[in-house]
Amino acid sequence: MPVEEFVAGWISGALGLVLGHPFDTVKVRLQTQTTYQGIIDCMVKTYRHESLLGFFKGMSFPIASIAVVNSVLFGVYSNTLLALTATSHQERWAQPPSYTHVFIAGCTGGFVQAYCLAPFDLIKVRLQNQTEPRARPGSPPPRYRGPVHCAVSICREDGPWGLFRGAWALTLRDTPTLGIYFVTYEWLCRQSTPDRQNPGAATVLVAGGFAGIASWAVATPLDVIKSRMQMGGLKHRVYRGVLDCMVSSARQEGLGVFFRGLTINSARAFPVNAVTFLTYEYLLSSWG
Ligand SMILES: C[N+](C)(C)CCCC[C@H](N)C(=O)O
Repeated sequence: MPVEEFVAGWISGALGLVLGHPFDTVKVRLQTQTTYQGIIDCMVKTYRHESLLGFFKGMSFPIASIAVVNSVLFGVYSNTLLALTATSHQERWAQPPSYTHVFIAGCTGGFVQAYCLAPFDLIKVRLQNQTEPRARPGSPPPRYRGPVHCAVSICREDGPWGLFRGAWALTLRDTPTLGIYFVTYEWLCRQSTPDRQNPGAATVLVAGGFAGIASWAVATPLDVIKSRMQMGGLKHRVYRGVLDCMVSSARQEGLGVFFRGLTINSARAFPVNAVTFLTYEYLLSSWG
């Protein structure tokens, strides 16, 4: 099994992540809290209360973990495609796979990575939602002191399975939308590249950026549900399941609730995925 794809996925995921984390914090807060009027309001309040550091809460952990998850995604995707079409990454532009194969491989990658992502994503969301300013004498300490403390507390309170709270919503979010992600990327690259040639850097950046936007646009409704289920038991009520969370969120807040975070998700998705795909393609081509 070729391992370069896993390594390239790891490095490219880490670079994309740092770029996107401030957007991600604003998104999670908008989706799960009602104190903000919009993106700008949330940014201003976060900056005032918590300084620039507020935007980077919960990042140290994803940088290690999400990079691993990205490596699983790209590694499984590429190896599934290899199994389906018998073409390796090097030959892939010369002998392009069918979109059906790309979609199946993307969904497979999405499904497998969702389970690796679930505990890390849960911890990220819980830390991002702690809006207390940095420790000041006399102020109550935040519930979780950091990622490890957060993981240990969740295990203690809910058992080890507690770490998988929201995992089913995450799987539903990621399986089809990562299929869409790779299909969009392939399609855009092929549209702007002469037949059977490798796409140039600018094409990869733009195609990667739009692939990110397309997949996040479709994923946002389930992203809201996922984040809410992950917060269940803290500031939120505990939902009985994905359907219960959908119905009660829509009843209380209207259908617009499913699009919360869409603008910010798209603004984040372009740079993150442009850089992810560019790094990935660059690394693989330079390794031959
Ligand atoms: C499938 N869905 C849109 C949910 C996620 C796509 C993940 C791509 C990239 N790691 C990023 O964070 O943007």
